Amino acid sequence: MMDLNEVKLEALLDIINSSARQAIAEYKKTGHGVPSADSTTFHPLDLATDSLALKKAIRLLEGAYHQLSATLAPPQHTAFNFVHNYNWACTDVALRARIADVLDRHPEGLHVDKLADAVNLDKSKTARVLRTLSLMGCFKEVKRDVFANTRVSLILQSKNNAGCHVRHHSQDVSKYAGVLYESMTDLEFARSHEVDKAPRVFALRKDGTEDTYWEMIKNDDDRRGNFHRGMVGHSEIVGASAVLHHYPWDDISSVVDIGSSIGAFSIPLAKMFPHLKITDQDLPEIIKQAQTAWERDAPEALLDGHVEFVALDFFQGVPVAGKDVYYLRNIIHDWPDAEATQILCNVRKAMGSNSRVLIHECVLFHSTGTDGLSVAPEPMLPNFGAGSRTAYHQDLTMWFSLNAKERTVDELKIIGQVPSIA
Ligand SMILES: C[S@@+](CC[C@H](N)C(=O)[O-])C[C@H]1O[C@@H](n2cnc3c(N)ncnc32)[C@H](O)[C@@H]1O
Repeated sequence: MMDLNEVKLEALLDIINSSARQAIAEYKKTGHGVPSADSTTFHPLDLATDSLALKKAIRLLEGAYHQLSATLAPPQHTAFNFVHNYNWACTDVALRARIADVLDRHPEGLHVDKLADAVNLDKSKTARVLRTLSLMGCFKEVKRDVFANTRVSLILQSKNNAGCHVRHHSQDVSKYAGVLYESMTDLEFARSHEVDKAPRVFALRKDGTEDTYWEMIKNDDDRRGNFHRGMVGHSEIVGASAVLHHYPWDDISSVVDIGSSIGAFSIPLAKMFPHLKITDQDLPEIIKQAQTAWERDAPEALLDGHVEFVALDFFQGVPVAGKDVYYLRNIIHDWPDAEATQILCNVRKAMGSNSRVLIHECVLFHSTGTDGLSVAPEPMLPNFGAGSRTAYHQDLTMWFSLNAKERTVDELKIIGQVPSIA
């Protein structure tokens, strides 16, 4: 006879089993079988990042196996694992030294002596970094001291947009996270929710850097290029293109992408719905970068005049008026409530009687309640526990970088009740 605790463990095992089978079925639907952990090429489904069914299966799988392992492992082990984790630092080395680019030319593997020479790093230190990442399926040691790429390390190639987003975190956000406690106990920063009191500002102040977050990105060519390519990558990471399948785009004729970056949303939108008239709006320097990206990635959309680029500072000005949809993705989460409200006030001034505003953000929900969103099966936490880590860690990224946040549905509703006069 099983006691209640054992029943719960069995239920977690069932969830792991069924969610893994669901993921396997999604891969098999493509007709290309299932991926292999040490494959050196992407599976076709790796490139179709808008598969919600796969994401839902992985959310269950990750939530259930972390809960199972935290239940069965000694708590000392679990707690130490929280911090004894340098995957981010090793990944940062691999990214910045472009190790995956070099290995791409050696599909059978390259001896670490030659690899380290090619990227100008110490041989034994490079081997230790790669061996640590190999534990997680990122790179593989095909024979002693010979390393090759895997489907995970391919993401770290310099041509990969998701890799740019990874690098933004490993290189920059990690520094802000490193001063979290100090920023929470400093007299000036501790209780402030102002943008200029974010942990980022605390971390960079000792270097004499006073640029705002957006100035910092604008003023550094490498960082600007990486950040905006990284936004395309972010869309792949979280499967944000699913919105292309879940809104009646056929029924409208014009869309303004506010804070468009280089078109991470609007380029796929134009390709899938060529009838749409699209306006990209962002800061002037970024709008220039967006034009270049469209010329490269969607020149056909530029030929028929269906796309326009209009610079906008959404605190100072009003978007192009009278369009059907005003779309803001990953914009509201960059700002504390007062600034978020101000942006929406300005959007409201541009809206006609039939215009709609679409706010596309990840949504937090409490571990005790679900705000009407989908609920994980018991005995998982209703919010899927570790299966929701991307959203909760993204919330922290927003805090560390900008003193901003991800929001619950109720918090978004409050922000959406914009007064008509700003
Ligand atoms: C997190 S990115 C989101 C980009 C894009 N919407 C996406 O989801 O990929 C935020 C965008 O807001 C833009 N932005 C920041 N401050 C702005 C301002 N004052 N006026 C207009 N755009 C701004 C940035 O340049 C950046 O492209």
